[in-house]
Amino acid sequence: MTIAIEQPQICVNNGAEEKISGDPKELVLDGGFSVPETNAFGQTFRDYEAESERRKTVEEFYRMNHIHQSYDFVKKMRGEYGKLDRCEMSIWESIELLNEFVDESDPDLDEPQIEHLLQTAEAIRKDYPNEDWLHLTGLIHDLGKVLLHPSFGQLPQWAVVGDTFPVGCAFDECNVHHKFFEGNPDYYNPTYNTKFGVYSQGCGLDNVLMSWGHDDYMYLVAKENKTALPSAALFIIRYHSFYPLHRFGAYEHLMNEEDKENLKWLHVFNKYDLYSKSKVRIDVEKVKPYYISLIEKVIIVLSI
Ligand SMILES: O[C@H]1[C@H](O)[C@@H](O)[C@H](O)[C@@H](O)[C@H]1O
Ligand SMILES: [Fe+2]
Ligand SMILES: [Fe+2]
Repeated sequence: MTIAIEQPQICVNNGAEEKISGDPKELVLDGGFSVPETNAFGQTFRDYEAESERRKTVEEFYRMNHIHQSYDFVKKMRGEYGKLDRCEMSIWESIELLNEFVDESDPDLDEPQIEHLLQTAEAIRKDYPNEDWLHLTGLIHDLGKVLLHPSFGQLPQWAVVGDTFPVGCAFDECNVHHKFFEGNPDYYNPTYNTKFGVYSQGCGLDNVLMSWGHDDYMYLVAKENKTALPSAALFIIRYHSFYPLHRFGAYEHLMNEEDKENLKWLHVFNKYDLYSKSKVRIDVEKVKPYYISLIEKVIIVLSI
């Protein structure tokens, strides 16, 4: 059974109007979730230079990621994984698969990914109790990380996690550890290393190839399975790691009007995705029934 959800309206939060802007710092909510000043390691969030136990692992991750994520690589992976012929699995089963993985690209979290999914969804639920589509989006947004698992090809971390960026045009300076792109074959290729590369002004993100990983994969899974998720949810899933755009406004020239609308919801979502990362564990068994009921509303099984 599936239940259609209409495209949500942006400005409603518990009946109160709310200001949505390009700057996440300006987003003020009066719900229960408060943004912490420092992460679990005592650093500010997303500080890739800070001396912490995560720094070296994260830097090496981005070195590999930036060297290997080329236009040809992405085309090949999208073709292969777009077939979705690997296996069929329920959402909750795939969530449990994430129990064993720690994301090597993340300076703010070294907990298993299942924690992060529930932390995100629960934080959203506090501020947006009525937007159940957004709770579910929080729950599944990183589910594409199952690509790390042997059942899904056991891809290396550099092909699954980390921030994403367009391939086929110049790598913007605001990408984390930009210097490592010098090792990418596209860096020297005149077809791909100009501002627009193979794209054009306002062509729409749907026509842009993004570096391959859990975002685009989960988007393909959700889209091809014809889930009842609204387009804002699909946009969030697909671009939540695209920090150069949603945090810094880079690559804006590739967006069309629909992207600009959806980006507002991504700004809302990002606050919870990023700042809910903590060492405080969620009681999985306690919240499971609620999420199972949500899953049943929108999706039953996924072919992935
Ligand atoms: O390290 C993190 C992690 O991999 C997230 O899942 C991704 O969405 C972020 O963009 C990235 O910075
Ligand atoms: Fe993610
Ligand atoms: Fe996430």
